[in-house]
Amino acid sequence: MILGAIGDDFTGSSDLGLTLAQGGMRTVQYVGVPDKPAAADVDAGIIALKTRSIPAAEAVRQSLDALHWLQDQGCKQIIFKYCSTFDSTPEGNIGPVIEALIDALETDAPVIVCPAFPATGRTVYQGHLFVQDRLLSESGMENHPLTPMTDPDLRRVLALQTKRPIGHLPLAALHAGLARKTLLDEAEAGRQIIVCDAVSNSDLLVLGEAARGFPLVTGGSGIGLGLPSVLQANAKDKSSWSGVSGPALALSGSCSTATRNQIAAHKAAGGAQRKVEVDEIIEGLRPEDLLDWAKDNKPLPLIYSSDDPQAVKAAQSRFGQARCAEAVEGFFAALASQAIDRGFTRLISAGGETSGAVVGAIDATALAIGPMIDPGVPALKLEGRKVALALKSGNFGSEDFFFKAAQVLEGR
Ligand SMILES: Nc1ncnc2c1ncn2[C@@H]1O[C@H](COP(=O)(O)OP(=O)(O)OP(=O)(O)O)[C@@H](O)[C@H]1O
Ligand SMILES: O=C(O)[C@@H](O)C(=O)CO
Repeated sequence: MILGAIGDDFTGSSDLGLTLAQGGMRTVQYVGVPDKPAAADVDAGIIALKTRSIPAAEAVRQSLDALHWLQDQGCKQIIFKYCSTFDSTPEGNIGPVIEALIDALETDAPVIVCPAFPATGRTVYQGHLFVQDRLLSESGMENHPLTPMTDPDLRRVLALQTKRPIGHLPLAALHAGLARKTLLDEAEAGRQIIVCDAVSNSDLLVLGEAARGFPLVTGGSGIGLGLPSVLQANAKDKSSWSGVSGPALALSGSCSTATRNQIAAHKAAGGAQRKVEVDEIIEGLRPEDLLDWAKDNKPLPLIYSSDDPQAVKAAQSRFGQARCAEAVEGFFAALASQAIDRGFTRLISAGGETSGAVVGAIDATALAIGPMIDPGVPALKLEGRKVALALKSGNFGSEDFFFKAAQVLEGR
């Protein structure tokens, strides 16, 4: 394994996996830190953790465990993958994990910080993060329930999360061919952690080249664009991924606007749907009854709890936010595990937390990365089993995502 990555959530890890696989690397996503060595033909391994919103000390502990396993596999470079909207709080976890990785790697090389993902509208300019034409702090992310992002200046955001000085690579320097020199100068001046501007894929390719030989790079999946060709001359996808036929089931606990539009489009296209309410789940709704409903070759059955912000708030004020999340995620986990037992072979899951619960319930240890469904969302396959998965971040995917995903998982 040449390249190792540590992802702070499951859907985000598959997002990076897609970028690396498209860069020609045979890429595997591991569910947590594996308890055995990687297969010999793996070029890039991504350890998917669920550390985005847990206490910083625990996120650091798990990330270091992942680092040590990746080092044991011989990785020359480590990526720390976080969200392209830099989801974090003043306590972390991006800053503390970066610091801990730097210390463990015993490196004084520059460390790139770049969440840019231009294909989904995330760009960094003058140290500020944009989502399409809005600053991060006016993009809707300022209202995120767990990690509200109220400051678009990533240098200030990071300065709250670490005591170390933060550097900056301006776009003008990158465009003037001075990316590597600026990174080295910043590190030399004591600003080792460097927020890098990037507004296009070609900027990200320049950053990948500039990071040649640096042990640690950090960012969204975009930062993975330029690394495969640097690490692996003549990188060429050697993956033998193939689709899986058989019954498909879609599950959605994501309440994002993008997902709710996709649910409406699925219905308009004739998809079979069943909405589940938080109170019926809490009152003991049985997953097996829903799977009985889903089993008869309906056009892509979709079971969803997704709702608009008012309804979510109403459920949360009735039962509490944690209880709602626990009940809904537990329900989707049970659906996923029973669906596999009943012979469903294609599972589509919308939402980061929901997908974490789904993957955790189906005894998955390693996922092979297949073709792209939409930017940031690959088809996945459970290693050694005839089960294909799509894990969609809340904000990703085109309107026809659900039917499209079912087709790609089938190999069409
Ligand atoms: N109707 C509902 N009422 C209250 N909470 C809900 C409801 N439906 C889902 N939830 C909870 O809301 C959370 C949605 O988070 P999830 O990460 O799955 O989606 P997302 O936030 O859209 O995705 P991402 O994190 O990828 O952006 C989960 O904890 C889920 O259990
Ligand atoms: O970077 C992104 O936006 C995604 O991969 C993600 O991490 C969403 O949770």
